[in-house]
Amino acid sequence: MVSASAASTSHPSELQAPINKTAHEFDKTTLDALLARRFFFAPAFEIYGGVAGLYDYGPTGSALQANILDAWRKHYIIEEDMLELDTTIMTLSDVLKTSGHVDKFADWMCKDVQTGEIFRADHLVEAVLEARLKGDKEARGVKEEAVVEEEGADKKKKKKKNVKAVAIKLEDSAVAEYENLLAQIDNYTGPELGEIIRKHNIRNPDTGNEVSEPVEFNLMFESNIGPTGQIKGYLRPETAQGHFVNFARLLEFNNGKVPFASAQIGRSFRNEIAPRQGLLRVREFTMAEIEHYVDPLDKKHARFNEVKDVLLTLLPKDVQTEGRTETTQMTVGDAVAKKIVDNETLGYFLGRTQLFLEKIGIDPKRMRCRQHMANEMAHYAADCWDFEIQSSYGWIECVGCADRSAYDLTVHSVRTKQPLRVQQRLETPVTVDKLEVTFDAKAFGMKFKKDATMIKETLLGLEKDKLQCIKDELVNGSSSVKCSDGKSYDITPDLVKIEPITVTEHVREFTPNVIEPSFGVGRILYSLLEHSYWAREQDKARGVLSLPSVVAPIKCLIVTISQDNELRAKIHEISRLMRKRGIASRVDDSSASIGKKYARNDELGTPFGCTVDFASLKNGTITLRERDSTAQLIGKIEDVIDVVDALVKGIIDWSGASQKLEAYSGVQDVEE
Ligand SMILES: Nc1ncnc2c1ncn2[C@@H]1O[C@H](COP(=O)(O)OP(=O)(O)OP(=O)(O)O)[C@@H](O)[C@H]1O
Repeated sequence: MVSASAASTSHPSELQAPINKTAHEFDKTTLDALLARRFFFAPAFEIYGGVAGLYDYGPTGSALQANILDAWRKHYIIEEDMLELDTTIMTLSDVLKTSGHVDKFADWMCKDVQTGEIFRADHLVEAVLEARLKGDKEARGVKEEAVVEEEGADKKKKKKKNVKAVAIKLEDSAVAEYENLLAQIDNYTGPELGEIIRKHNIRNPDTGNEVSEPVEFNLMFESNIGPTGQIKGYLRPETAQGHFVNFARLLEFNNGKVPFASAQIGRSFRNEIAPRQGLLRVREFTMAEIEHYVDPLDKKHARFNEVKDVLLTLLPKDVQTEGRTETTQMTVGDAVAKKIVDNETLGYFLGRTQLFLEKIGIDPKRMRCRQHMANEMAHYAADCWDFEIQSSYGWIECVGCADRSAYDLTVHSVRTKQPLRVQQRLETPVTVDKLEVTFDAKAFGMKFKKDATMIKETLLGLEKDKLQCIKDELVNGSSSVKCSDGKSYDITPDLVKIEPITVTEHVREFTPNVIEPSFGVGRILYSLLEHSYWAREQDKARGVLSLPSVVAPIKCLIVTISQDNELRAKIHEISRLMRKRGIASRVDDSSASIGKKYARNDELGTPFGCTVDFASLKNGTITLRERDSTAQLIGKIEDVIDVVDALVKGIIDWSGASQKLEAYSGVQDVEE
């Protein structure tokens, strides 16, 4: 046996064995088995048969999520001095009525006309058309081009389980039409999906039965607050409204100035129609949301320079509208300069989000920013980009980044009559040309009755350009006002007058615009697990999760080479020292072989391992192993702990560690 003290002194770089983690090695069945075995997550209420779309996280999944959230808090809240919130999940129905969720937060659903089986209409169309295209390729003997694409398409078939690809050749025009429909699948309304279903004879793939016309299904869970049932509430479908209703306090906290941002991490609930993709589409999930409030006339960002060179993979809307999906690599700076991304602040958050996702271990090659197409984007939004991550389920939105303009604060302000606006004292007063709105109060009240106040306030809250349009239409006899209840009300010149006036202003008042990055934590966590999973050449059945140490549930494994009592005491001593430094470590003093102990921890994604042997007793040394390369270093216990601490904090990397400790290529000393 080579003793630990007789360590090899090969160059550190030689210890970094090349690691081959290409996509074709990915095997979802073994990953799923690993995630279940190591209790990352499992169906909730499993012993009662479970409920679709509800999952519990186990010790490893919880720790991984906590570490992702900790990294998120540091990356955004601490780094950018954001104002953190923790608002209630149970939300007053009035709030969600005003935001538009009660009327509009719905997906299109259709039913098998005979069995009653429910489908999300866009997902059904997507699955059936994809299967037909795949069948066409098979019939033509065309091989899928990219390995990664092949995986994605293949597993997508699994997700929509019964949509089997049947090898049938399609007309060329049908192939082009299907590809075009698929590229815009997020763009269709319910009636449009109904038309596609009829035109292309889309049926329940399991039964071959026809499906009904798509109908809207609201995704919110409704509840009552208090015993009388008079106060209606909903479990929130996003955390954002909790930010907006607290805007006045937040603004005051920030000394009345914009820009600033609020941030919140919390649970959200959506009664998804058909939750079929594991953690990717669930009914209860953790979100992390930022609302950044900015002057509508100045969307520059003070720290834009820090991200202008970050490289993004962009899929702009005009490419998708042409039915294509190819992406372009571009820096944030160029994307904003070329007006592909609407403004600096939105670009800033795209850059910061790219950096965050890379930092926690998402593969940049399997990440893209897809711009929303016109119909997909809310009518008030100025621009919207989704960070999509590719996994075996295909490209999935994991973070939405939207410029929501002044919509949210305006509607809440109109409804509550609270001025959710910023007042900026002007150094020199300015004369401003405005449009003044006056009403024939009696006639207006008679015509609109209980809706009169809402319509009046909507008109008074409109920006000048919108008012000008209404004024121009009134000249021709009538116009209409769209209100927060989603309805349009017709107005005529006898009820409303809009006249130009000139005023001298000492204060500028405006409603801030909101840029919102919204993160779905479960989707990111699952994608990360797929991206970090691989298997060693010599042991395909046992996987490795190459989680970066910043998010790994446990940072360091501590093991002994034998069951000797003195050695066992030593590992507990080392564990105590690590705990003192706040390093999440785990002792494995079982009788399993050292190889097995490491293999178990490879599956947990533990990046480092310390091994104690008899040399530790003689010389006070231990070895340190790196998970991916299995390279080892040796040093005094205190030095190794210092190095582990620095590695975990990201102060040094493995080559930095190799400069502080000696290389070790021996086998541990098992005899005294
Ligand atoms: N049912 C869900 N399960 C898990 N995460 C979700 C779910 N719905 C949304 N999210 C996450 O919340 C983020 C923000 O929500 P947003 O309202 O933008 O999603 P969405 O556009 O409704 O998503 P989708 O179109 O996939 O239903 C998404 O980027 C996603 O990561």
